[in-house]
Amino acid sequence: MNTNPQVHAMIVAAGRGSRFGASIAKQYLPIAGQTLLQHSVARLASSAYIEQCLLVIAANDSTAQTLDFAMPIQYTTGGAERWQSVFAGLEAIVAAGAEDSDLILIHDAARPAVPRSDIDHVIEAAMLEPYGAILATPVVDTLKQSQSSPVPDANNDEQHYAARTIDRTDMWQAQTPQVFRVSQLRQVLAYVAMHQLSITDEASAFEYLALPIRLVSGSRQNIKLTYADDATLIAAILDSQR
Ligand SMILES: Nc1ccn([C@@H]2O[C@H](COP(=O)(O)OP(=O)(O)OP(=O)(O)O)[C@@H](O)[C@H]2O)c(=O)n1
Ligand SMILES: C[C@](O)(CO)[C@H](O)COP(=O)(O)O
Repeated sequence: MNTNPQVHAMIVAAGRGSRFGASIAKQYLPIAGQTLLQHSVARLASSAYIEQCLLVIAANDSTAQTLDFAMPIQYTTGGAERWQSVFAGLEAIVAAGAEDSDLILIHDAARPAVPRSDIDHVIEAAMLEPYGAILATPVVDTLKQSQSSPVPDANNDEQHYAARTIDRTDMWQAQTPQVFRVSQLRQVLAYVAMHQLSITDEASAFEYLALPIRLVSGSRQNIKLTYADDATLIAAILDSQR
């Protein structure tokens, strides 16, 4: 196994940010002096393993190429689903000459506060794995599963009720970066496409094929900007990391 492979980095930034709900795409939200995307690129650039980055952007994105980034950037167009954006980025990296045994690192543009040490840890873990490794954090809250049908209240808003508590032992929340071997990721994403599976992270595709992906415990500061009120939290985290 190649334990000293080249690392090819991509950031997926082709989403619509529908849950964020703002007029501006969340990857271009200005926080602590630059956009979320620029922060995320700068974090990857801080790792000695990463010297350039592919940005996967929406077909109608007219913002990314007006920005300055902390390292050389290439671009490709994403897809309707996140995994399709990852697949498009993977094919672009393969077309640029990546070797089968190289590593491909996938990071969400929406996760600008990932510590450099976590980036290095997940890369170093993946170097020792046949398939890959991802950052994740153990679930610390009590997990509730709601009843399948919410009950409308007097204002016809949905009210959710707890149906059961899910045992949180051995439960993790996946983050990014997620790091895989190029050839294996191509194979599992082709499987996802062929079987029209719905996945929200690339590790899920490996799980469908019972291929082990290492969980690397990461910082709880590596949150994903999803809803509007995440912006205040991320701004505070970025400020604390200066
Ligand atoms: N078709 C997609 C969907 C998502 N992403 C990227 O994947 C990351 C994580 O996805 P998410 O937080 O869900 O972003 P959005 O899909 O934009 O948000 P929403 O689901 O609320 O629309 C983001 O950086 C987003 O830009 C992508 O590149 N292509
Ligand atoms: C990849 C990810 O960030 C891991 O938690 C998450 O699955 C992205 O999900 P989203 O619904 O595309 O934000």
